[in-house]
Amino acid sequence: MGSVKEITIEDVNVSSANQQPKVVFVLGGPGSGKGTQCANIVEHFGYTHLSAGDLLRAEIKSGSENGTMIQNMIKEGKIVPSEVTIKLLQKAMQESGNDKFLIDGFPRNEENRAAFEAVTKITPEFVLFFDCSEEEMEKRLLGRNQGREDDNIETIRKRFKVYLESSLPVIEYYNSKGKVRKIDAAKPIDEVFEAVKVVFTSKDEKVGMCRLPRLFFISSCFIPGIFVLRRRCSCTVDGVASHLWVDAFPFLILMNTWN
Ligand SMILES: Nc1ncnc2c1ncn2[C@@H]1O[C@H](COP(=O)(O)OP(=O)(O)O)[C@@H](O)[C@H]1O
Ligand SMILES: O=c1ccn([C@@H]2O[C@H](COP(=O)(O)OP(=O)(O)O)[C@@H](O)[C@H]2O)c(=O)[nH]1
Repeated sequence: MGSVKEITIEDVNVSSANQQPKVVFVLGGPGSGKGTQCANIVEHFGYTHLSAGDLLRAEIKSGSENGTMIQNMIKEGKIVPSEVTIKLLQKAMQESGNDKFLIDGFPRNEENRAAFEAVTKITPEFVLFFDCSEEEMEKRLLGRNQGREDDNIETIRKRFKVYLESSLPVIEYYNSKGKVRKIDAAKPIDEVFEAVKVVFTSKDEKVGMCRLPRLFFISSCFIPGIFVLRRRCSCTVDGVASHLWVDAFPFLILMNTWN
């Protein structure tokens, strides 16, 4: 544990000096499809995917001093102490060279959430929540076939209990802050991704041209048109411009609200 240096937000590689890394928490029950959809999001939207579970499993494999403790907790479906998981996440963020992260499967309880926000000073842009029934999740976990020690019916039941008691309150917390984007994860993979895409391209989440500059940009496209019209109609600039503005104004407003 002591081998990983305490990293603050200043250490995380960001594209611009004063810019906070953009973090999206990807939450949902075990087997709801978080990892599957994160792979799709990475491909389309340029995020770095950080699976807390994968980082913990890699830590076990690396033979670190925490390995045995982590392995025992995962086998029991318990939540690894925040300090361990947060250090692994911070290290991965620092090493990624990116400034947009999907943090998958974390925070898993209130303590995880509060500790992450306190240490990193990062609050998520939003929480992508995969909503799925236990019945469907159980079926998927039993068919996952990745050789995971915790994908057996006994541990799965324990993970569901921890999810209901400890992880759902985190989702409720962010919901009360208007940050949850809920996805029906029971549908086929492609359909789930269609819904995910809507979230990532919606005007609230998209990093794009903001409204005012966009209005000026669109408006400026009309200036050459005024001169062409003036030549054709051989009337005054003022006359043509006022006609054009009256006719085009509703269109400009529409363009400005369109994403
Ligand atoms: N929408 C879906 N429909 C059917 N199977 C799915 C769907 N999403 C994921 N799966 C499968 O279910 C299993 C668990 O998915 P995974 O992405 O690993 O879940 P999580 O990361 O939430 O534990 C995997 O075998 C995956 O291929
Ligand atoms: O922030 C985390 C993420 C995962 N885990 C442990 O890792 C296991 C597997 O988590 P993962 O997200 O890989 O899989 P899921 O349960 O969502 O399918 C969990 O049951 C926990 O024991 C943890 O303690 N903290």
